[in-house]
Amino acid sequence: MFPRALDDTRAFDIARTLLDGFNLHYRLFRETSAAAKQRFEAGDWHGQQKAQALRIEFYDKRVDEAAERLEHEFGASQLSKDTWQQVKLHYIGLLTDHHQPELAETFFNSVTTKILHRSYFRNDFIFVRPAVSTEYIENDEPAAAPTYRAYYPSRPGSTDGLREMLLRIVDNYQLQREFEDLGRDVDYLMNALRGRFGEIRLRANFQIQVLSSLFFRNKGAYIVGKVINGFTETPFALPVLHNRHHRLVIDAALFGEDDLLMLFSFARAYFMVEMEIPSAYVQFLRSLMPRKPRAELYNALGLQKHGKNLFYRDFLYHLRHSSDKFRIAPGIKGMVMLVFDLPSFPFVFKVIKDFYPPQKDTTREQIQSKYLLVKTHDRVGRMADTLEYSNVAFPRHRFEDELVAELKHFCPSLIEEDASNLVIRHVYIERRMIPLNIYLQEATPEQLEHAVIEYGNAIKDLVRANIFPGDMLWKNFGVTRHGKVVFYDYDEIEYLTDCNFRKVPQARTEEDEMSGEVWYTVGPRDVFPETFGPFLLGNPQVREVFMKHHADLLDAEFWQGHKERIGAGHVHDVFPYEPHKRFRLHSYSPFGSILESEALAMLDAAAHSPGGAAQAAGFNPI
Ligand SMILES: Nc1ncnc2c1ncn2[C@@H]1O[C@H](COP(=O)(O)OP(=O)(O)OP(=O)(O)O)[C@@H](O)[C@H]1O
Repeated sequence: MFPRALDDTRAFDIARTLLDGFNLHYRLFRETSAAAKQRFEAGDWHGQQKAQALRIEFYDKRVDEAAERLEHEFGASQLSKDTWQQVKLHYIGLLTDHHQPELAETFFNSVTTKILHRSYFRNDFIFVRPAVSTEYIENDEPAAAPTYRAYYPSRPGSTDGLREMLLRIVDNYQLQREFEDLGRDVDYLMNALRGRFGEIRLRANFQIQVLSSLFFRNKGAYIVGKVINGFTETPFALPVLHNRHHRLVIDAALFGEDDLLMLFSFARAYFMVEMEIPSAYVQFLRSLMPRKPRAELYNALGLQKHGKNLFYRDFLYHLRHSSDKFRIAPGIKGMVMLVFDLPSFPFVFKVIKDFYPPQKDTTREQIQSKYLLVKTHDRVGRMADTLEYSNVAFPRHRFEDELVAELKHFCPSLIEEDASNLVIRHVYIERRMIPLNIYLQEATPEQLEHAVIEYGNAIKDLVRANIFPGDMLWKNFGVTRHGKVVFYDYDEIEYLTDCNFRKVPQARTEEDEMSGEVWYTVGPRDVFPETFGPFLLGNPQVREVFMKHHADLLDAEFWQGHKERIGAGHVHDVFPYEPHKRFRLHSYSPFGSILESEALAMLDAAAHSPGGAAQAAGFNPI
């Protein structure tokens, strides 16, 4: 029932306290996102990665603080339904001119669901749907930065001044570090634009729009925007990196939705972006990637709790508009995770089992800590992000009986059934992919070759990011819509720097050699890469491709070498785009997918050879 009068004097103070809690959260979130610019300028890569990981924890801390304060000052858990309804109405009132109302609503939900019993979740006390619109929010203060800026050429419809315009776009970000040669990079960019658009006629509305804040992640800063000409809008992103001498360079021009989807992938770390009005950023980004759900854009901007909230709303909406049943996920069943999906919905649900076979020497806490590690670590495009939920109520009639029987058998401590629902106390949700073992069975020879190469590249990217996947069997990797191979089984991952990579020692006796048993001593962190082969390479076609491209993965020295590099403080380069897109490396470049520093070293070497670097490495001939 809607209260007729707001007559509880505590309700306003409670609403104000809740909003103060959110405002503090967003101020801290913004400060650390804004400081990403200084960290980038200073080349403080360890600082950037640490800040990215720490920022993820901010939200829960502020929620805990707000819940404690409400309990302490207002005895919140004992308040009547009527008071909570009034709190919500006051809160809505307070949000009318707020710049992040959707996030503040999510914060309200997080705090109240912490205080109240689950039976309250579905009623009028929380924001099941948004109450305050995020359309057309503007900051009218004179000094406020707009969400995006539009740049026009000096004469409408003419390319005159395009170069100057591009220089101005980059310059306006006021990066406090010199470019190696911005004029040259803008020439690369002009060339890329010509390659993309050819000799097209510029229409009267030709313009370039760019989001006012840069997007920071790891060692990169990205300019994100779109080119508008007539009825066509082309999204683009420009990665800005440090060269070896810590001068800035524009590394590539990424055009089109697919390139941007790679950049904003669920398998990468969240960006740091200074935003006053995040909903306006999301709206702009949606115009670049219309197929990407709003939830994932909020995630990519580091606002993952709101992303999680939106995802759940999308999920409930999908349930209401579908009729298929949850089933056990296709593929080989997990030993520690029970995995299920809904065929019409592109995600999987993973529940930790209550017991595991003896070879899995682990605990629920350890498994959860591995999933958390992945959430906060740089996922380098090779580990799927997971959303973690507690107490999710699923409609029982939508479950296949076989799945319910498995859930009750393997996860009894996490399952609760009421009249119509199956409540799962803890579940991870992640993007569904095609398990690589299934993909390989059905692949053409070309697809098989591509997938095996990608598999090796995925492991090598993980290695550079200090991750040892533990269990490297094909079934633990999936293939995405874009043909990328991504790892999703986290219960055995370790930091590479915590492992000890060894060669199998020489056999001392013939009996040792002939025995099928491990006769040498093995420490808990010892890994013997040469023993991976028999598990992975039973199929002759797979073996051939693997040995041609990735034989080094079977060599302890490869792993140990990377471990030492990381131990010495090296932060790897990760490019969320194909190497041939890089201005300095053409598609026919001999370098392939290698580290920037290695590539630059090779360029240096080539510069001293006849013909020079530009020719040898295929510099863009502008
Ligand atoms: N994101 C996903 N997309 C599609 N299928 C998946 C996904 N995650 C898991 N699966 C399916 O569920 C199975 C078990 O998942 P997972 O490997 O995470 O469980 P596990 O218990 O950790 O496995 P293991 O026994 O290897 O430790 C996979 O082999 C795969 O078939």
